[in-house]
Amino acid sequence: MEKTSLPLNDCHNHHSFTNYQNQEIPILPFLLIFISELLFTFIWILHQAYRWKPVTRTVYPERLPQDHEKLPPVDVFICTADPSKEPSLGVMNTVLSAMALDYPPHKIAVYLSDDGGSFVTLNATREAWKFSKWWVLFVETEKKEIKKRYNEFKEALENNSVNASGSVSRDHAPTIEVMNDSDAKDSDKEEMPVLVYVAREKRPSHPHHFKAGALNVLIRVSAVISNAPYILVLDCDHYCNDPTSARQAMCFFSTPKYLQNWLLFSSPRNSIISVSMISMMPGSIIIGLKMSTLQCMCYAALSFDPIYVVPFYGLAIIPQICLLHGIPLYPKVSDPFFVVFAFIFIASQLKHVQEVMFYGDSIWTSLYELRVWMMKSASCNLYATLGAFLDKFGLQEAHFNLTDKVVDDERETRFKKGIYDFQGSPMLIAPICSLYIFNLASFFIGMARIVNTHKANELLVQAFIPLFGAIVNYHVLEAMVVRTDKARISPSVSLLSVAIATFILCFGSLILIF
Ligand SMILES: O=c1ccn([C@@H]2O[C@H](COP(=O)(O)OP(=O)(O)O[C@H]3O[C@H](CO)[C@@H](O)[C@H](O)[C@H]3O)[C@@H](O)[C@H]2O)c(=O)[nH]1
Ligand SMILES: [Mn+2]
Repeated sequence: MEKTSLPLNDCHNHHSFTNYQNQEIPILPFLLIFISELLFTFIWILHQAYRWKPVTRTVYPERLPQDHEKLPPVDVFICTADPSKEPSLGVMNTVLSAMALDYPPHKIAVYLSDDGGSFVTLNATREAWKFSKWWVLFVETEKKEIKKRYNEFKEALENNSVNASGSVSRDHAPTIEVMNDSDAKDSDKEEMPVLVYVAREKRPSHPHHFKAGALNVLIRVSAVISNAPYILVLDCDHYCNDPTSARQAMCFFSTPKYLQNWLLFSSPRNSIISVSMISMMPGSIIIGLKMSTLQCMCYAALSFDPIYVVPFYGLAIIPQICLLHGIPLYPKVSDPFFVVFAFIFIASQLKHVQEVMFYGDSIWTSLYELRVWMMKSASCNLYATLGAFLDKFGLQEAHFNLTDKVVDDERETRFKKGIYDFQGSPMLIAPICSLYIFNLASFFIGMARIVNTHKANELLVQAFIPLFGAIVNYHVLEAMVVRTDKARISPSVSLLSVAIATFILCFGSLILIF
C-alpha cells in the first residue's frame, strides 16, 4: 500500500520554507512532518521492490515423475505451545491436514513440537494418530462413517482438554514419541505418514528462544528419524488447505533455474519450504543467502514495518494541532502545488484499490486494509517499536505473547458478520480511540476556526486529514457510541481515551513553542 510518495517531500520542503520565512511560524511542526514524510518515502521506496518485476508462475504437478519413488521426502514441522490458548482440535486438524497431503505417505513425516510439554497435547496426538488411519488410509470409507468418527475424535479431545491450562510446564525433561500402532499390519505402516510428538527439554534458567528454538530441535530430531531434504514449517493455526500444495512446491524445487532463487536458509539440509511459498500466495517472501537487491528490499520492507508508527502519529497529531492554531502546513488550495498533493493522495489510494481488485477482492477490502493498517500503526506498531527500543537499551527484555486461538461461537458469528471485536486489552484499544477522538474534535474545532477566520484556502488540506481518518475509521466511533454488544469498545476505555485526547488537545500545542 502506498501511503505517500517522493514528490510530496520536495514540495513540502519548498512550501514549509516559504511559510516559515513569511509568517514566522514555529519550525518544530514542519520538521516533524518532514521527518514523517521522509520515513513514509523510505518505506514507499522499499515497497516498490514488490512491484518492480512482478512474475506470475504456473505449476504443472501432473508433469512430476509418475514414479512415486522419484519424489523427494518432505518433513512437516508443526509448532504448538499451550493447549489452553491453542485448542487441541485446531492443532490436530493441522496435523491431520499435513498427514492427508496428496503425496506418497511414506515420504511424509509430521513432527509436532509441543513447547508446553503438556500431556494434553501428547494424548491429543495419540488420538489424532488413531483417527488419521480413518482419514488417511480409508479414503474410501463412507462420508457418514468418517463424520461419525470425527465427532468421536472431537469429543475425545474435548474430554482430554479439561485440564489444559494446568498442563503446561516451563520446566521439563524432553519427550519424543513416535506414534505407533502395535496392531497395524506392515502394509498399513507403509501407507501411513510418520507422526512424531516432540517436547524439547525446557528449564527456567535457559532461554528457549520460542518458535525458533522449537524448530532447531525439530531439525535435530527429524535428522535422526526421517532426514527429508525438504521441510515444510507450519504454525498450529495454519492448514494445508490444498492437498496438492506439496506437489505444487516440488514443481519449483525440481526446476533448477528457480531453485537458486527460492532457496531459503542455509541449514544442514537443502532447504526449508515456507508455508507462504507452498500455497503460492502473491507477495510471498523468500529469504536466502543469494538475495538480490530487490529481495533485500522486500525483506527490509517487512522488517521496517513497525516504524510506520512514527510517521503515522506524526500525521495523526501535528497537522491537527496546527489546524487548531490556524497554522497552515500545506499549500493553499489556490497554489499550483496543491494539485501535486491532491494527485499523490488520490493516486496512492487508487493504486491500492487497483491492487486489491487485481487479486480478485472487492473494493471494500481496500477500506478494511486501510483500517487495519491504521489500527496496527496506532497500536501494535507503537508497542512493538517501544519494546524493541527498551530491549535494545537493556531496559526490558523483548517478550512474546502467544496469540489466543480459542474461538467460541459468539466470536465466530461476529467474525462471519464482519463485526469488529474490541475485546482486547485496553492498552491496545485506547491509543486507537484516543487518536480517533482527538481527530474528530480537531476537525470540528478546526472547521469552526476556518468558518470564523475565512482561512479555507490555507487550512483545507489540514481539515481534510482528520476528516479522512474519522471517515475511514467510522467503525471505531460505532464501537464506542452505537454498539451495545459484548465486543464493543467498553465505556471505560472510551472515557480513558477522551481523557487522553483532551490531554493532547491541551498540551499538544507545546510543539508550537519551538
Ligand atoms: O514459545 C513458543 C511460542 C510460540 N510457538 C509457536 O509459534 C507459532 C506462532 O505463534 P502465534 O502466537 O500464533 O504468533 P503469530 O503472531 O500469530 O505468528 C506470526 O508471527 C510469528 C513471529 O512473530 C511467526 O513465527 C508466525 O509464523 C506468524 O504466523 C505458533 O504455532 C506457536 O505455537 C512456539 O512453538 N513456542
Ligand atoms: Mn498465529
